[in-house]
Amino acid sequence: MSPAVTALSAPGKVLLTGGYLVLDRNYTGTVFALDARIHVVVQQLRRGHRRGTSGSTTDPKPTGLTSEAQSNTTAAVEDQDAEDTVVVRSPQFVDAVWEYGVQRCDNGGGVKVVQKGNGPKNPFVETSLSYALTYISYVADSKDFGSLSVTILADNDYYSETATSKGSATKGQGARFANFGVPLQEAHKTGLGSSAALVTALVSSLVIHRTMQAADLGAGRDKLHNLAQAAHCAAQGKVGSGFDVASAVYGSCLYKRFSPAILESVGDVGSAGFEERLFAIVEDSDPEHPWDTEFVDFGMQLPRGMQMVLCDVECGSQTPSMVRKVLEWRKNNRAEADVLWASLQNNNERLRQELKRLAQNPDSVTDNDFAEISNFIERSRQHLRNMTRQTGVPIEPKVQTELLDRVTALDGVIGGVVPGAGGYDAIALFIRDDPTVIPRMNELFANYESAVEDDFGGKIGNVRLLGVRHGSEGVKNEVLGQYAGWI
Ligand SMILES: Nc1ncnc2c1ncn2[C@@H]1O[C@H](COP(=O)(O)OP(=O)(O)OP(=O)(O)O)[C@@H](O)[C@H]1O
Ligand SMILES: C[C@@](O)(CCOP(=O)(O)O)CC(=O)O
Repeated sequence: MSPAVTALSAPGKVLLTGGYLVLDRNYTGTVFALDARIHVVVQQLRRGHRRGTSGSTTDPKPTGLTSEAQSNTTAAVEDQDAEDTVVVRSPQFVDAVWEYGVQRCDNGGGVKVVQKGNGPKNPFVETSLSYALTYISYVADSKDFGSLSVTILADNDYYSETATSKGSATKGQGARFANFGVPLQEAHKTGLGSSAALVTALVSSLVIHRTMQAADLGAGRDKLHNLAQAAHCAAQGKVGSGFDVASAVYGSCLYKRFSPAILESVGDVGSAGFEERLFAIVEDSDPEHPWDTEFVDFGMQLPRGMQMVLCDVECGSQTPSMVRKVLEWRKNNRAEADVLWASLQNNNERLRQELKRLAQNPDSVTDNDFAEISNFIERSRQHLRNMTRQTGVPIEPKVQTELLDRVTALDGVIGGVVPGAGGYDAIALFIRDDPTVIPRMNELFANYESAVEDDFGGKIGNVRLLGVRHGSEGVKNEVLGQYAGWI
């Protein structure tokens, strides 16, 4: 019997180095997991014994009941001729409720959730539900889920502040999770990988809830990774490198991507044979397409005396179109691209090795050692600026160059980059873990105004130090106490 409530969380990410390169298996990316996490709480509404497929009339509110109270409710609803429903809420946002009916598809097409009502869609939630329920029903050889209530809670740094979230912080309410007071579509994301953390936490919590125990999380990690990658790719409508899902599952690591062919033939939920194809992907049982992702050093730490911080610039980027343009340029300028890719890979690798050496030999950390880190970061940035010029894509646009240079000039700041795809997302900085550094940065940001004209017409807004730090840990079980007032 599944427990009444299951709670898990998965971390956000920063791709410190390897943006664009990591899309190609010949190169790697260094990804740091963050301590900003997305939490998912799954509650069983009633133990469903499906009697039909007519529309649900059941109150979708979570009961928050003990298992005993729940089985009483079960008895009360068992006779109802109602389809199972899944109600997903993101209570930090206005009207963020998605209600789905659960449909069993013929010919091995799996389990598909179908949104009720005409509200905005959430493809990441919808696809994760369909994928997880398909896998669960195939493994358990049962299509009985009962109705489920799912609550999503995101650490605040995933989104820029809003008037409401600022207010609730100053009044000391909702200390851990802010109320943003706006619809999710209006929240500005800071680029920490909310969708990958969400998909990972969501599919993991459903699979754990229905087919495993919380204690199985460690052993089930590879399968959860494969399922989350499949769901995230389907929801995005493209096969990315998957570094964000990988770090959400395993934590910080050096990442080499999987061969895209592994996920290319899964097909759509509902198509004949979908459940078997998905099962083979999750269980890694297709001899023609074995999972070939490579991780090195997962859980890697920063050197003693060093910290990573992020600064939101209240702007945001269009990653998919940037990726398209860079890949197009690479295709048409292969020789130049190969030189640039090789220089970046080489320098990125030296930076990673130096970070690792210092992390493993804390006694050898001296001021001078961080100077090496500074040099490698500067060199990576030079290559990224070349890439910006050559591709015509704002990977390190001028307003970000200016900001990075001005922060790096502060005493105690080791260096920084525009991580991932670059652009106008939050910047990542390595700083000395010394209490004087943050106040110096805040002083610079308090009246920060860009003095350059951007080469791509971009404009950064308020610069704000986020509270998020390096986290290193992947998906994990959570205790319920921290969600008081939200579930
Ligand atoms: N708190 C949340 N509740 C429900 N859905 C969410 C939540 N946060 C994010 N999402 C889903 O994730 C989508 C944002 O994902 P997207 O991949 O565009 O950005 P990201 O992963 O945060 O950033 P990036 O890819 O730049 O790192 C939202 O449109 C929504 O569907
Ligand atoms: C450009 C790319 O290599 C990194 C994108 O990173 P981010 O979403 O900007 O953190 C794309 C990918 O790896 O899927």
